[in-house]
Amino acid sequence: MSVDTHRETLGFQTEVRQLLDLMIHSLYSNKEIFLRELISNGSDAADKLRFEALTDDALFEGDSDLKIGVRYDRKARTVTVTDNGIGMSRAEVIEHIGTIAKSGTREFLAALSGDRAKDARLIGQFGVGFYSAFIVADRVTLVTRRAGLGPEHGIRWESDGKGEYTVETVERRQRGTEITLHLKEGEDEFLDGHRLRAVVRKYSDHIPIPIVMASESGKGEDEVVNRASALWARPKNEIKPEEYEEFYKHVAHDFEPPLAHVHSRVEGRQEYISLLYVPRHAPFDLWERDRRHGVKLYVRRVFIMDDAEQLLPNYLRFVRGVIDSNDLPLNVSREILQRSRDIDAIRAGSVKKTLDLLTELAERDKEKYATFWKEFGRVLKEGIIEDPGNREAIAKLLRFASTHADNGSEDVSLADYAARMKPGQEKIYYITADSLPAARHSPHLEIFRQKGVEVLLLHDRIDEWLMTHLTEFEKKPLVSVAKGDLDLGGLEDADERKRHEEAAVAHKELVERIKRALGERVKDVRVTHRLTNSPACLVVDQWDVSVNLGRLLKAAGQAYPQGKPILEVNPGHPLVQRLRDERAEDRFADWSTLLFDQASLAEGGSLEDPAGFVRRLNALLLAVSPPSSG
Ligand SMILES: Nc1ncnc2c1ncn2[C@@H]1O[C@H](COP(=O)(O)OP(=O)(O)OP(=O)(O)O)[C@@H](O)[C@H]1O
Repeated sequence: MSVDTHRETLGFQTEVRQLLDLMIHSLYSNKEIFLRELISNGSDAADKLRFEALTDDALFEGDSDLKIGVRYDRKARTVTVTDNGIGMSRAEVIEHIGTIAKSGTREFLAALSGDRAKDARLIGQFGVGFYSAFIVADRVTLVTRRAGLGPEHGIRWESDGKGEYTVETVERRQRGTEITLHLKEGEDEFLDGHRLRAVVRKYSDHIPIPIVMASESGKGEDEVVNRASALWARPKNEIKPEEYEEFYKHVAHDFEPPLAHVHSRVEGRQEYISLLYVPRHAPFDLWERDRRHGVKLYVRRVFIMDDAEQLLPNYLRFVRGVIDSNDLPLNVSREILQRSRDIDAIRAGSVKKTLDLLTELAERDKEKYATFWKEFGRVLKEGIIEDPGNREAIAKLLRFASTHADNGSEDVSLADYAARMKPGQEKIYYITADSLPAARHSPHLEIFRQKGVEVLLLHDRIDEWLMTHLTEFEKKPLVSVAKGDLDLGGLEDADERKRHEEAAVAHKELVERIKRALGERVKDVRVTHRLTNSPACLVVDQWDVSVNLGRLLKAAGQAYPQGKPILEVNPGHPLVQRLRDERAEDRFADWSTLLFDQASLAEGGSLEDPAGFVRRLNALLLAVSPPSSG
């Protein structure tokens, strides 16, 4: 096999170029973090080597003492970070260092506003990693060799961060990666051992392998600058909040501190340590299937894998951190994890820890919980469907908008609702619609508003599915105000019920006529109890697919059992009264159709025959308004 030693000049992917530019400007005020990012990568590289060496000891090449080095050269004006981790092949360098293989990159760039502080936050969220070197350097040289490849497979990569980079194959005895930053004019503060040490201790103390620097004594000896032990294995009371925070930034590749964390050591039949964090912001790829950076699995301090899906269910995919098992074998694979009882126990325990953490956050810090809900509420809702065993705990964590404050903010819990229920109210009422305004202004709410009964306003796509799985809360049934026969139970007195019955009898003929006129379009027509202001509304039978869900399924191109709606009419409304008096059958049919169509529109639905609707509406307008003589 011939070795490709040629030197080639390649262009950065457009996105990289844009990102580099923005990053350098917006992160400049926090420039020292370049060191944290490079050390973090070195530590990941060491983890990867240790893991691969589990099955191939030769990869260590006789040197299993994994460490990171930081040094500087005042004359050459360089800072160099080295590691003896996994290293990279030529293809890997080109793939990882020249491109951003992240989904959502374009969306991310589009989200940038030009406002420096805001963009810095976004860029931090996105993760800049290696590229942060260009904040302080105008030239970066990376020399690396992949563990297991011969010394002739060394790679030298160099760039000024402007648009192009070169790669060439070089001889390199030492496995791992060495990154040299040629500092920009004015960045000489980093050519100082004290300054570098302070930065390392501030951000990288938790890195579990030694970070080595030459001692300042001038005698040429090395010293370890960080604590070099796995943070999660230390006793909780000895870990400072800043340490938890920096460790989070490392495992989650996040620039922002987390919202909350839970650290626990489980002993007994299963022994493991978990340190789980809830981020402050949703990552850009939260909705992507192949996202990365979840919870890392360690076995007795040895890194095993990133993002092991088996450790937490999908609806907790926003959680970051580590789980370190004492019981799993070191050679555990994804396949083994799938059928491991040990993992089942760890997973169940970790879910409980996470839900407890969120419950505590919701009780202790409403503002933080609101942040959490805004970022991850939609994901958590999936848990109601995905995890029946924890449904009750998850239900308590849900937040909804409601007619109580009626300001659209999603901050009402089911417990809040239950505490506000009226005397005689047995059910929790909700409405689903495809937008908040549609929910809020739905005619179905009229009677509830009149009686001062709170209704939850659900307008997320997932809410329809959610509610098919969430049928009760603390023994109180959850019912849609747009489904079934409205049974207000104890909210209605005998008088009202009697009036309903009388109305049904009194308007029997009208109802029958409308039913005949609408024919196949409706399942039934009846006199409403829900409307006070609107002439008509559509409802579906208790067990039929709701009008809103039907619309979603149709939009998704799915076939579903099409339950026909029931038209409810309000005989107190002048339009309906006018209709009752109409003797001409064809006009009666037209106006019945109009009533049906507008009820559908009020629901946020679309019409089958919009032109017909307009024609009928115009005819009606002409018929009811006498020609003006002005
Ligand atoms: N010291 C290193 N040794 C081996 N591989 C490295 C090293 N530094 C970077 N890499 C490779 O380059 C990739 C990109 O690194 P970079 O720091 O840009 O992003 P990241 O660490 O993957 O994620 P993020 O951008 O979220 O921090 C890494 O995922 C890794 O594969």
